[in-house]
Amino acid sequence: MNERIQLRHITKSIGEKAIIRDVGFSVTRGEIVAFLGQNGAGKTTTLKVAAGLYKADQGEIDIDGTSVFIPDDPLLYEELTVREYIQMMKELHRVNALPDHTAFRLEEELEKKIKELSLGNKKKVALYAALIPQPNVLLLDEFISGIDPLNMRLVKDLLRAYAAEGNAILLSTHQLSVAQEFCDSCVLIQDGRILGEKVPLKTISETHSSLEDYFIHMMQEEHVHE
Ligand SMILES: Nc1ncnc2c1ncn2[C@@H]1O[C@H](COP(=O)(O)OP(=O)(O)OP(=O)(O)O)[C@@H](O)[C@H]1O
Repeated sequence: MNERIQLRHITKSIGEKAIIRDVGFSVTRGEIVAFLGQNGAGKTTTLKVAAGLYKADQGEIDIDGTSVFIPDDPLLYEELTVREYIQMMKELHRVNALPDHTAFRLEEELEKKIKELSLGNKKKVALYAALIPQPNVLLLDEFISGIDPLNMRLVKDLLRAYAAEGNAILLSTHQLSVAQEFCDSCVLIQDGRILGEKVPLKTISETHSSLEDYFIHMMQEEHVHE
């Protein structure tokens, strides 16, 4: 099976409110998919359903392997040092070996408390910790924001290498320029519904001057049809 993530006809209400409706798309091995939509469109809710944190009212979720969800504000046990946190996650997941942390350039942060870290370093620690149980799928909510350009390059390289091993990444973001140069394809959500099909970013670059242009075009089209 080539698909790592398959969502079919997912519907989720919270209270009386229908948050996502008939959501369906897939992410294949090796693929990084940007999940795009305006504030409140339903990205986080979809990611939480895919992660099993929310139970869908209807529909099917297939994850080939295991997944880890990183929320936009990852809970990282602020009082622990990075080394202690990593050790805790190692014990929690009962793994013998840890991923190599040199590529994350975390050496100088290991003895710092998590609460002392910059946002970018917190995100790197969250990503490192997410990889400890060796998941096949990463579900990332607004992960690529608040990271400086040097760390962004590093994070992009790490995520690309992770995907190249046959894993899949679904990431929500408002950073369209970053998504454009580093994701493989995109899925748009508007008001809880998927707009169109998953589209390769290569195709978008042939028809639109930027992902931002495509995004705005699609959102305006949707308004016209409302
Ligand atoms: N626990 C909840 N109770 C009630 N409404 C909720 C709850 N969680 C989300 N919503 C509503 O569901 C809708 C979709 O929210 P969601 O967080 O999934 O959107 P999003 O696309 O991730 O937005 P953003 O880009 O702002 O993070 C919003 O209208 C939000 O107010």
